[in-house]
Amino acid sequence: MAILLGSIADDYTGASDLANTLTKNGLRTVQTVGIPDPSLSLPDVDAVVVSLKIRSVAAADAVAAATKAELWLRGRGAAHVLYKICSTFDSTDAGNIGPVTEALSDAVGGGLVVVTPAFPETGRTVYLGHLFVGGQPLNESPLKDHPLNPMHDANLVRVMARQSRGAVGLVDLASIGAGADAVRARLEALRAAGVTTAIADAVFERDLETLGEIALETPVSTGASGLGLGLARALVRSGRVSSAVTTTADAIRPVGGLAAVVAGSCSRATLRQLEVAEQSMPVLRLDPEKLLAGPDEIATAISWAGDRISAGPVVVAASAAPETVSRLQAQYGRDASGHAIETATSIIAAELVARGVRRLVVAGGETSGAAVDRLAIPAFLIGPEIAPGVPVLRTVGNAQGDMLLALKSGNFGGEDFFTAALAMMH
Ligand SMILES: Nc1ncnc2c1ncn2[C@@H]1O[C@H](COP(=O)(O)OP(=O)(O)OP(=O)(O)O)[C@@H](O)[C@H]1O
Ligand SMILES: O=C(O)[C@@H](O)C(=O)CO
Repeated sequence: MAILLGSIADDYTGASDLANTLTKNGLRTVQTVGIPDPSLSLPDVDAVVVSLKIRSVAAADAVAAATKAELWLRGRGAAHVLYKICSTFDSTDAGNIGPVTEALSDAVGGGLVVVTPAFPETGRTVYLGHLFVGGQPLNESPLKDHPLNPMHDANLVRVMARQSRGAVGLVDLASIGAGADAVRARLEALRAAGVTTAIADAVFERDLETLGEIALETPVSTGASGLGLGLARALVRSGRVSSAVTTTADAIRPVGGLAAVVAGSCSRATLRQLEVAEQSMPVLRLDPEKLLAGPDEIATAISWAGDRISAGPVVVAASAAPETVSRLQAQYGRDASGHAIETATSIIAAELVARGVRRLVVAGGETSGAAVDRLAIPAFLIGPEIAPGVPVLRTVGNAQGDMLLALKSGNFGGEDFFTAALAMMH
């Protein structure tokens, strides 16, 4: 059956966040890891989210991977493709949100693309083009200290213009509040002025419902889960979703096995979640200097986990506070240290799975991408929500047998996220 909505996510946690939102809002959804092999049998769904790991790679590589995924989604019938980016607009002046958005649009003949990272459920709102994270403008939020893409400007029209070839304009909240026709008129005015990317304000879900309806009239949009919600609700309203919402029961059938958490996110939320986990689970804090020096720290971690894991879940974390991260980056380089640590945490995750872990929580988008790639998991079914933006995932077609995973975006989840997640994964 043809799919109604295609999406390309720039990282794996973002993909599961979006897949969760689409499922909650009435679309049967599967999350694939890259473009699936034709031999993989996928369930009959309304939406496919292709997870890529292109948030922090060279723009040309991101464009190449995303356009291939778009072609695959169009081939499965997707009339609209959402490029799922982070709700905190994680990117640099080199990309990749601008270059990928423009390439996806060019592939279908160009045209104005609506872009908004708003996701009110997690406190991300956009007003007059400025992104707020909770009560703070983006550049004053913890994202100013992000290890890979520190965000120093909250004005998304400016941020997007620096990474786009075409002109960038704004659809302001007043137009959106005035309804779909006012937004259409605003977009027409922007088109006439030669604008190719429109940053859209959105503060409430009703704003995203309006934007979802408008975006569906175009072939491509770019946004976070909030725009996903708008698109899903617009599709349901249009009567094109014939199926009843799938039950998630299938996705959470127990898998047994051992349980572990691997963390590489250095976000403030993850650091607090690790502190709280220390009160109820064994937590190993990896030494990042030693991780970069060679394989010994990995071996130490595996042996530490091996001694404890049969008694209950364990946590292995590379995560560190911003000062420590900055020191390491100054010495080894931002990308080199980030990638070396991702490789190390992914090896640890794979070794734990080789030793019987079947329930795995991974914290951090890049960290999750590296771990899921090393485990070579082809796709996920979407289970119940643990916290806004984080569902339980069940592997599809996994060589190691069925596993349950939770891929937590750095900034998501309450203080007790790790215990809450494991309590839902049996
Ligand atoms: N102690 C450390 N020092 C320096 N870098 C680290 C350290 N621990 C982890 N890292 C790196 O920091 C980066 C964290 O990015 P990741 O995407 O995993 O988390 P996040 O940005 O918090 O999550 P998200 O992208 O979901 O918001 C990774 O590249 C990881 O390898
Ligand atoms: O949109 C978000 O904030 C998340 O899904 C994400 O992409 C963080 O990596």
